[in-house]
Amino acid sequence: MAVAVSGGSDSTALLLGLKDWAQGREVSLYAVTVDHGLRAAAAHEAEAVAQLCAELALPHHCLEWQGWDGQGNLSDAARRARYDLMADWALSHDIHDLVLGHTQNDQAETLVMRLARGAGLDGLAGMGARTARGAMTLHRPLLGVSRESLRAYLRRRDIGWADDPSNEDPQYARVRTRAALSALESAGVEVEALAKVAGYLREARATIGHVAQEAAERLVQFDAGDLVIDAQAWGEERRDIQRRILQAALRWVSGHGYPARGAAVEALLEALQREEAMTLHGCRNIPRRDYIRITREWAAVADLEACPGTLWDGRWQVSGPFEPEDRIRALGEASLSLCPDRRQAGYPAASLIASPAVWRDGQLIAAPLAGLGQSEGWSAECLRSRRDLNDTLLSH
Ligand SMILES: Nc1ncnc2c1ncn2[C@@H]1O[C@H](COP(=O)(O)OP(=O)(O)OP(=O)(O)O)[C@@H](O)[C@H]1O
Repeated sequence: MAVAVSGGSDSTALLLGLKDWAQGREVSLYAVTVDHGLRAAAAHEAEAVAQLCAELALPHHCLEWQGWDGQGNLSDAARRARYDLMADWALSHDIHDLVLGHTQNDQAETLVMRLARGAGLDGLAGMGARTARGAMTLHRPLLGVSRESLRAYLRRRDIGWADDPSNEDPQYARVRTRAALSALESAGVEVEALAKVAGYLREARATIGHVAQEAAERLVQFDAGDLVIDAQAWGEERRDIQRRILQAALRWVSGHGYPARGAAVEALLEALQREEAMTLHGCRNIPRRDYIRITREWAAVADLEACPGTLWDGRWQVSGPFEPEDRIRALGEASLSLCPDRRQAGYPAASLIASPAVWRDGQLIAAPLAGLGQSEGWSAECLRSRRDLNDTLLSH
């Protein structure tokens, strides 16, 4: 397993604690630090972590991020890059567990910041002690431990840590939230209690996830890359369960790593109730009296192109007598009429135009879902499964 160490107090204490824990166990522990190259001191901090790891006889790797393009929110971009870099590095070393030093204070701050944004249950449920992230599992064993007690532990062991000046910079909402929480202590609002609330909400979130997953098991069918929901049974579910199934279905079809949220999802719920089609999250939602069909939106895949042997739209595996220069693209409306057997296939036109087709020298060669090229051995398989839908409903 790998431990993510920034050199701050929380992750330094985590490093020492894990080193003790790993002793006598059959665990190979690696430490990893990301140098974002954003502050002059960052390289020294990474160097100090390397030094501490050498003293502890632990292997340490420093990863450098040079990807900042000056666009958007720097903290968000740095966080995403950090997780991606660490996950890529870990997986390339066949490491599937990454341990992070988030504390009780981080959990409480997250809860309050999300309250301020008017978040729902999913947001307020905060961070989990164990969460899946692709092929990695993220562990946060310190969520029940306060930052102050970790610092006391380091002082007792006479180990120093780096203080990131951005932790004092009031331009960051987290820094202002931390200050507000410390002011609230006099009113009896304790970090420990807030973190506990996040834990309870997390349990409630998990329970609702299970209920939604059981409902999806009954209501959702899989049809050539589309999801088909039993409209009547879905209509009898509570709105929260309806919403969760829809959100998960949209993610399943589109492959987006995040759910559709807020007013857009409410608008979709309303539209489906009125049996009106609507496009959202890269999907076309088509309500009929008996079912709701969720298919890929043609406009969202119109520009996607894949080479033979690679996945198209992140989920379609097309097989057949490929030539190397062949390209896989969406069938598109204009080419639908080139598939004489399209009606026999039994899929709606909206699904077919967003389905994979094979082009050679600008000519349509195959469109397996629309019945073109099947007799020559062309086929297309959607690699996403019910398990992926279940994981989305259960995970957080
Ligand atoms: N530069 C870094 N290198 C390695 N690990 C890091 C680095 N920065 C943060 N971490 C890891 O992430 C943990 C949480 O730190 P921090 O709160 O700054 O992270 P974050 O990833 O921005 O998360 P969030 O904002 O969701 O709290 C740290 O305890 C450490 O384990």
